[in-house]
Order: sequence, then C-alpha cells, then structure tokens
Amino acid sequence: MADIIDGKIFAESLRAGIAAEVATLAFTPGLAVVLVGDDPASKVYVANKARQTVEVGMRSFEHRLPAETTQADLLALVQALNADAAVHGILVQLPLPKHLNTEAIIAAISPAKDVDGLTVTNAGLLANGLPGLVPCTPLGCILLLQDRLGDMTGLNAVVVGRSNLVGKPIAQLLLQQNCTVTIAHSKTRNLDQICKTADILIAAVGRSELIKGNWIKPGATVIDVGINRVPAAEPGKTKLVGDVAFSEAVQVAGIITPVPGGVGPMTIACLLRNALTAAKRIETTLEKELS
Ligand SMILES: Nc1nc2c(c(=O)[nH]1)N[C@@H](CN(C=O)c1ccc(C(=O)N[C@@H](CCC(=O)O)C(=O)O)cc1)CN2
Repeated sequence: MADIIDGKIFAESLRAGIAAEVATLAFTPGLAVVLVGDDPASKVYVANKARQTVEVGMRSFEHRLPAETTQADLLALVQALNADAAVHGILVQLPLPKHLNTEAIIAAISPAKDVDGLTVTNAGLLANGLPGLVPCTPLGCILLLQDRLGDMTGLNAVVVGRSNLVGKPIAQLLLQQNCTVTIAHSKTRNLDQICKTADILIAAVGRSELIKGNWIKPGATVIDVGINRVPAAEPGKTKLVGDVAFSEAVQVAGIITPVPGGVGPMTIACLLRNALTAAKRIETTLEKELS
C-alpha cells in the first residue's frame, strides 16, 4: 500500500508559517478575489480563499459580479485593482462565463499582482527559470514532492495534462528540479505505456479516474490534481474523484495524493504564499522608490 499524503495537514502548516510572517510585517498584505457568475464550485473556492486570507492576517477584497458582466466592466475592475495600493494580489476565479475573453482579462492584471501566475510575463519568467509568481496548484505539487522526495534529479516525470493553469507550469517546475519531463495529454498515443515510465506521475487531465492501477510503475509517486464531481452510489448524491483510479493506484504506487484532501487544499495555501511574496516585493519596490 502506498503512503498517502495528507494535503490538508501540509497546507495547515504552510498557512501557519504565512500567518507568522504576516504578523511581523509593517504593512498588511491585501488580496482581491474576483468572481463572475454563480458557478457553485467557484463560489465555494472564493469563499474559502477569502476566509483563509483573513485567517492568516491579510486583508481580503471580494468582488462578486453577475454572470452577465461585460468584458469592459471586468477590465475596468481589474484596472482599478491594479491601481489600488491596498491590493497586492489579484485573482480572477476561473472559469469565467463563456462570453468573456479570459486571455484578455488575465493580460490586464499587473504581473506584480498576478498571484495566479497566469500572465504571459509570469509564465515567461517561469519558463526562463527566473523569479516570478508561480501558479498555485503546481507550486503546491512541487512543495509536496520536495517534502516527500527531496532531490528529484534524474527522475522520470510524466505530466498528463497541458493546461496553462497546471500542466505546463508543473512541467517547468519539474525541469527546474532536474527531472526528465514528458508532457502527455488526452490525445497522447499509448498513454498507459508512457505513464508506466514515470517515477513521478502528475495527473492533471480533468478526466475522472482515467489513470488505472496497471498504468503505474510500482513504487512511483502519484500526484492527482483532478477534481471531478461524479454521481455517488447513493441516488441523487455526488462525490469527488481524481484523474487517478485511487483504489487501484494506492496498491501499486509508493506515495500518492488522495482526492479530496491531497493537492486541493495546497492550492489556496499557495495562493496565500504568492500573495505574501507579491506584497513584500511591491512594498520593497515602493520603499526603494521613496528613499
Ligand atoms: N483563478 C483560478 N481559478 C481556478 C484555480 C486557480 O488556481 N486559480 N484552481 C481551480 C479551483 N481552485 C481554486 O481556485 C481550487 C480547487 C480545489 C480546492 C480544494 O481545496 N479542493 C478540495 C475539495 C473541495 C470540494 O469539496 O469541492 C480537495 O481537493 O480536497 C481548492 C481550490 C479552478 N479555478
């Protein structure tokens, strides 16, 4: 049986460290979260983000906009937040309603306040191995891997998924750890065989329980980023499952993250970490400009 990583406990200790550091600052970091529409899961994530922001001693600015918000209105809000000195981090909850142009909205966020690490500037910094803001879920995965594996030099890492939010940035972070990285996706041929080469397998493809136990190399470390809501055995109820068939995989892998309770909680903890990083950088730059 694999060792099961408890992401909740890890995230709690990360948040405790952030709170301790915030308490030492001469200013209060501020994080703005923008939600457009009524997606039930997004509403829960945004509420959790706001609550945890306050719990670590930061200021939370919540902006809930109706589903019919126009591109121009959302852009105007982002620009106002860019200009607001009390706001050090800006996050626009995804997915946005279909009529909005997500790329243009993300591009409008000041890279210094882009705590999701999604602007082209931050993606470029990551690709070049330079310090920027790194997307939260990939950062959470790497922190878990570093904690469990330490040095990852030379390990074969397979990332299943190529999104800007998870797949591409985590591949970059694994390269920085000296892994040999393969990026696979839903159209990859012989996906099972490729997965079987992985010492580290990252499942971020968004397909419930796609990755079976016999796709996994015995003893591999499996990080499941998938969050898929599927019908439960009880009629009318649903449950969360990952991209990995957990009950099979847990018998083959050496280390594995569960869903829920694995990577998910790390996402918000890493958002707070990014907000702290952004705030310190912004305030330091301001101080330099004033002196
Ligand atoms: N702007 C962004 N949008 C989205 C991101 C993101 O990083 N930035 N990621 C996801 C959603 N997400 C945060 O926004 C997120 C997903 C899951 C969890 C989490 O704690 N999951 C729990 C289960 C929670 C549940 O019951 O639904 C777990 O896995 O244990 C936190 C944050 C998409 N959008």
